[in-house]
Amino acid sequence: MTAHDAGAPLLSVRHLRKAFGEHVVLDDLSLDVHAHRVVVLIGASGSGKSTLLRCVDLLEDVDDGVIELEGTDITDPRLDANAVRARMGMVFQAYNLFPHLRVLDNVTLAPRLVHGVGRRDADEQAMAVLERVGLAGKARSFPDELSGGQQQRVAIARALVSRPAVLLLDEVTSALDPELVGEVLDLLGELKGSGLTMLLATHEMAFARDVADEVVFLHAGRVHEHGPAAQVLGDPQRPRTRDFLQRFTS
Ligand SMILES: Nc1ncnc2c1ncn2[C@@H]1O[C@H](COP(=O)(O)OP(=O)(O)OP(=O)(O)O)[C@@H](O)[C@H]1O
Repeated sequence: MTAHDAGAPLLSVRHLRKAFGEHVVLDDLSLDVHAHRVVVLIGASGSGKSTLLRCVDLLEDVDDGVIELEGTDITDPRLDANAVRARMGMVFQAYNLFPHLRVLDNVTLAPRLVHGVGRRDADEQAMAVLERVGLAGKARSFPDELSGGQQQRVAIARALVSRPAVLLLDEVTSALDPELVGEVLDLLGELKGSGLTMLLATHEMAFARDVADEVVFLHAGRVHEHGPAAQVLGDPQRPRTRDFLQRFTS
């Protein structure tokens, strides 16, 4: 990675285009995320929120445009995708934990296998992040011995263990029973308090209101409106954003 100017965006997506066959899903999409900001993507189902996060995490090839992380164009095929991904943590709706591995081993797997960290150091780092998400006492448990909320907190711990520059979260509360959503949202609030940079997609406007510094409304694969959370959610400037938000409050 090249030296990064502190005032420049941590993550910069410019003129991104992504199509699946004839279907253009992201269309000339540009978006900056600055360090220590929580940027929340909202928009109708199919507007491209997940695809954007997956492109940023290099899980999808992009057709055109640039994605810069800390000043480096990460779409450059000469870069090692694993090294790039280590600078980002991604958490999905389905926690994707390995059921046959204990919590501790789920968290240490990538550091050990991908980044070559020794077992003792990996265990120490994993215990520190499990402590941070309030689950140090569950390190020896298997995923199916935990609640959905706890499993999602393990998935967040796993994403945090490599000390990512930015955390990408895709609908991380959608699969949870309503009574388990709060513990995950509380954790994200704490991570925000610690200054972690996050880009996340959600359908939960109350959550967006609580945690977002900025809200981005995506429509048909483009940024339709982007601004401070209070403004986009409370006083949207564009009719389409207003219509979308009304559907959530009516
Ligand atoms: N692998 C794929 N192959 C073909 N089409 C895809 C693929 N992944 C996504 N799409 C399409 O891209 C569009 C955008 O999907 P995406 O999941 O990014 O939207 P979203 O805003 O995250 O929606 P939701 O809120 O329902 O999760 C949809 O029309 C979807 O069907």
